[in-house]
Amino acid sequence: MTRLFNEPSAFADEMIDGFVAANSAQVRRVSGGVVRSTVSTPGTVAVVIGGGSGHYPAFGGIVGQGLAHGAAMGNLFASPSAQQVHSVAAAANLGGGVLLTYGNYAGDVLNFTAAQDRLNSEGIETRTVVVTDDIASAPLAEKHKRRGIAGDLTVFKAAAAASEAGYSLDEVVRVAELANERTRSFGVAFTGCTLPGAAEPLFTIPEGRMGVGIGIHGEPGIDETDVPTADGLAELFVSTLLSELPEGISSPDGQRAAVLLNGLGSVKYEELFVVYRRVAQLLEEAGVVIVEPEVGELVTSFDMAGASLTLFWLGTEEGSELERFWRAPADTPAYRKGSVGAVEQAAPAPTEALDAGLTENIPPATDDSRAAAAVAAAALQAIAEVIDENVGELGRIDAVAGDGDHGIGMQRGSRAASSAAVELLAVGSGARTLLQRSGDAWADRAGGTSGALWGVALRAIGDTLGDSDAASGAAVAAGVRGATTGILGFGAVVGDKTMVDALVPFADALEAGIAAGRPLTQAWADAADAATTAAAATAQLLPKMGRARPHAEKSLGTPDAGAHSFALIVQRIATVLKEQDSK
Ligand SMILES: Nc1ncnc2c1ncn2[C@@H]1O[C@H](COP(=O)(O)OP(=O)(O)O)[C@@H](O)[C@H]1O
Ligand SMILES: O=C(COP(=O)(O)O)[C@@H](O)CO
Repeated sequence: MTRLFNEPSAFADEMIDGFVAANSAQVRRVSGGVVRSTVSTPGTVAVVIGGGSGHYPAFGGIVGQGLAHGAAMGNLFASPSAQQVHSVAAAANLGGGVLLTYGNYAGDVLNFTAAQDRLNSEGIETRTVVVTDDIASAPLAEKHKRRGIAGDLTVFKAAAAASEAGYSLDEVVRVAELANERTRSFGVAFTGCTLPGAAEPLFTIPEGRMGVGIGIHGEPGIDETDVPTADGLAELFVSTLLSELPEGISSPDGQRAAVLLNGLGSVKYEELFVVYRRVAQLLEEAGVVIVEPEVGELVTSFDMAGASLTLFWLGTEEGSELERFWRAPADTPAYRKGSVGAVEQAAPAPTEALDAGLTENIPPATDDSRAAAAVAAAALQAIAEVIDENVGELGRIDAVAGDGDHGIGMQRGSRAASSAAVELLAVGSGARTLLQRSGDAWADRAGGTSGALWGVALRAIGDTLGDSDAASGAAVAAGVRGATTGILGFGAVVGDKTMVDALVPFADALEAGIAAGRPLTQAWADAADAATTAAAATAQLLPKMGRARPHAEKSLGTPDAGAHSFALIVQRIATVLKEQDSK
């Protein structure tokens, strides 16, 4: 239970304010997250990490000398937006290129990749290494699909130490990839967690039972057993991790390894030490030489009760490159090791100036386009309303096989887009400007997968409508087609159990209706019906994309959350169009 909060939607922001106030010797706030407040070596690689909030010390807590240069800090359990990642990376950049490194979650991949593209296009050479240490989340043959959990720390630490050693971007990437390949984790949980203001836990585990392999957002695990003894848990952890040694390591005997026993939020340190006692015995019996172990909270999940074990295989040679980097000093709010020596406070950089104001530099627009912008603003308001009405249901659907945040993510995004639209309409924006900037506001405030998708969709529709012409049926259908193409660019196809399953039939039906000469309102209403039918039919599909994929079978019988919200939205816009017609 999370008891101390003000307005739940302000929790992440207020948490970051307090965190920075308490740790100004190491971090300072920038748009989108935090960067080091101390001077880093010019010309070196900036290691930029990030993810959803609610996992402290991941991610802001491990920014500082010897560790990350900056962290993009998203909303609770939702990836930061591309805009957040971009502005943190721009502020952290030291001129030697940027490494983006983060846990492998759909929303993070979408948003960090968009930020990487933008940084590269601006001449800031940027590369990515995603962390995939959670061996329960996909089989070894699909290691690239695994999630990142407490093994984040070993990869971030190795990359950052390589940067401190003056390695080039290519070399830092090589080290980070090697560290990821050598890092394996396995976790369990005894209770779910409750986000601030939520009446119910995000997920539950029956009393006395243990979810084996469960993810840090409650993603379904691979088994459920009775809660074992501390020694029993240590045995499960060690035997599971020793059964999957990284490539090139045929036996644990003689291998050196960093060992991390991570508490997920409400397991006491004392309990962890009892478990660790047996973990160390078992590893030593297997011939493993333990190097600078960590027992404590490294990647948490709010008040979730659970733990994970991570092994970071350093090789047989004492003082190997990975071992030196693991042992290198660090000084961050939550993680300190050795001495980083004297550090100098940095002067604040003008990061905030990177973000243009919402209503600044509004391009000229015709009256026709302003009229279209007014309809778009009404539609965005209606979207925010229909999401508000369904926020709980969308979360429930998403929780069946995902992380349960679809409702709150859509709510944050649609509210932000709707209020941006009001402001943009008041300063005379045309349809393109209003939809593009409202779409950016949606993506930026929501973060996560759906934020990125809806940001792209609104931007594409705005691009087609422009700031001059009236919004004809053909132009709207072409805009929806553009949005569809943009979203398909994220890789899902019809049948993958995503929003695409409702979007494609919607776009097809809208185009066909307009081509058949039906007025926009009628064609839209018919297309919305097609989307509703298609969204309901996703209940029979198995997911192939996103967070729901690893435990596909759990979602049979439940529709896809993103397809369902899409259908609700286009139905509500059908009503808005009818109302506009009758004015
Ligand atoms: N590649 C993709 N293309 C289109 N839609 C996707 C894709 N991946 C996931 N989705 C949609 O995103 C929805 C989840 O959105 P959201 O709750 O924001 O996700 P997350 O919690 O992973 O950030 C899914 O229900 C699905 O409809
Ligand atoms: O939840 C997180 C990001 O993943 P999404 O796919 O956006 O939900 C975050 O907590 C881990 O970075």
